[in-house]
Amino acid sequence: MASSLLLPRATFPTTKHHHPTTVLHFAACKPHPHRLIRCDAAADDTASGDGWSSLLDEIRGSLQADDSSIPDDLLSAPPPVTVPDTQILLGADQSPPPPPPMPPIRDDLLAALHLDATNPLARAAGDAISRLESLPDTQRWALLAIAAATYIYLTARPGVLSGAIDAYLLSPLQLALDTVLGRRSLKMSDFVVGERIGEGSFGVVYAGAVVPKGGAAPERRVGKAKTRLEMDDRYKEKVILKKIKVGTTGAKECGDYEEWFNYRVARAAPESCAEFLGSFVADKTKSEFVKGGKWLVWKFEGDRTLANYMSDRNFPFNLEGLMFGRTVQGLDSTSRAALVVKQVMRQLVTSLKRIHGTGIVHRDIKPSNLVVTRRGQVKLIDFGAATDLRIGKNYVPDRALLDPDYCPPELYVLPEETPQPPAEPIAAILSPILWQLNSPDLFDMYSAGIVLMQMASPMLRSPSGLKNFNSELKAAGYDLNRWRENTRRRTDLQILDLDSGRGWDLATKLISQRGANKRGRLTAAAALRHPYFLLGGDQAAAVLSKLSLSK
Ligand SMILES: Nc1ncnc2c1ncn2[C@@H]1O[C@H](COP(=O)(O)OP(=O)(O)OP(=O)(O)O)[C@@H](O)[C@H]1O
Repeated sequence: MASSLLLPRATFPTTKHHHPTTVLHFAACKPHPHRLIRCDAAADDTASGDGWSSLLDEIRGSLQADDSSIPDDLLSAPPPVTVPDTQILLGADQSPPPPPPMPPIRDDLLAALHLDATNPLARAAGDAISRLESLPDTQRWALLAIAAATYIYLTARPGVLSGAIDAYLLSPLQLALDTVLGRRSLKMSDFVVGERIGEGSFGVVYAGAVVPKGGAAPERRVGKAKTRLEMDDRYKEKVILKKIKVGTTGAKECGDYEEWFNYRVARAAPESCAEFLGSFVADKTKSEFVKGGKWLVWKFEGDRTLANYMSDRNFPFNLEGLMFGRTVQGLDSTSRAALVVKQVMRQLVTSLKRIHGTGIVHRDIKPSNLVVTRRGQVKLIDFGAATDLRIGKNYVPDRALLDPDYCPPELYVLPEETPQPPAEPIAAILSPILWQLNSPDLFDMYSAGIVLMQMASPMLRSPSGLKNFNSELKAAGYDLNRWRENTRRRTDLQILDLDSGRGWDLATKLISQRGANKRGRLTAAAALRHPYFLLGGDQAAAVLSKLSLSK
């Protein structure tokens, strides 16, 4: 097999012109493993007999080659000086011709890309491009096709590449930054716990506040005398605290998952979720604290969820001011209501698109898990049931964690026969296939469809109205059009029928069976392209309100 060696010009003091290298080709064949078979020398190097002899001496010296590998007659027969880049065949070697010399690195390309040619990375890139350019067309196209296919696979949902960047770069960076800023060293004494605002299967949620720096925790008042924290101006920084139940089976595991998911979404979709401040473990038993019990802490994002707003008779007008800064002028009440509903829906679907894009399925989308901030933002909360299907986090094949009122008919994000996820890196590599085959994100899209129906129709907002709707829907085979034809109740769907029924069309494409091909519903990205959202009256109203507020 032939090989070549580039000897820098500097090793040949007798040659002094502009050719940078002299290329020597060797045959690695017995009995001379370094048999010189060819020398591509620049014309300048061979311009004189003296130069050539010195060159060969240099070569012998540099390589410590066996003299016999260079025929003697060569020394007495300097190459013709008239041929530029003279190629001299040495010996009667029958070895196959050596590979063509490396093409020069594309300095012009590096310059065009404003890359520093002395930078090793830039040179490596230039080197790779030069090698690619030197390949025959078919090989080059094959390589490009493989590279494109690999890129498409790695960036297809849920994003193997971005997941690897998140896991191996962003997550450690977040940890380091949080540690430096002291965010990972929260303590029980940093917080004061206020009224209890909810209880789930594995945690109890309290309103709370951060104890001001330097100030000792003010005495807590309990019972009837307890002041609502939000009325108490000693506490500026309001928080939400979730106490993970101690002694409840699976509670610790769920709490750990919720914490993991909150850090994860804080990196992947910060503007879509309540800001997570961290966790702490109680160091003593005192009032609500139980020694060793874990607490999760969020920034207080707003005192009402979408469920709270929807339970008000004035919905959706009670959100109009928050969403658009004031009452929208020049429209009848149905159109104004429709704008609010569309704006909430747009924010919800946008948030779902963001989390689905990173492999997370929330699995508990419902109005009480959508907190509305004072600036009219709709944020996702409660990631206790979420699953990250890029790496199989919190995914147990046959476990359904769901609220039956919002759960799609398939009950599970993946078919029950899907096996336990393998080790995380392998699961991540396989995840685009899993998403293509099963579209697990459509689980949340069904729930979003139910939220849309509830916002649009007052009849469906009460628990009994929703239950009724769900049983009629089930009887209609989860076909919303069939449900509408057959329902015994007169459901007001005016809001969805506006604009030639675009809202209704969207609802029918969110609430449906998955079908044999496991699709049958719009993804969040496709929903945002639906004509319902393309007429952006709600967006225009929101932008106008921001402009008028900033004046
Ligand atoms: N960051 C937040 N800002 C404001 N309110 C919040 C926040 N997080 C939670 N809440 C309030 O706390 C309630 C319960 O929170 P969450 O849903 O996370 O707890 P949970 O234990 O899972 O309860 P549930 O099972 O009833 O949903 C929410 O409905 C909401 O009213």
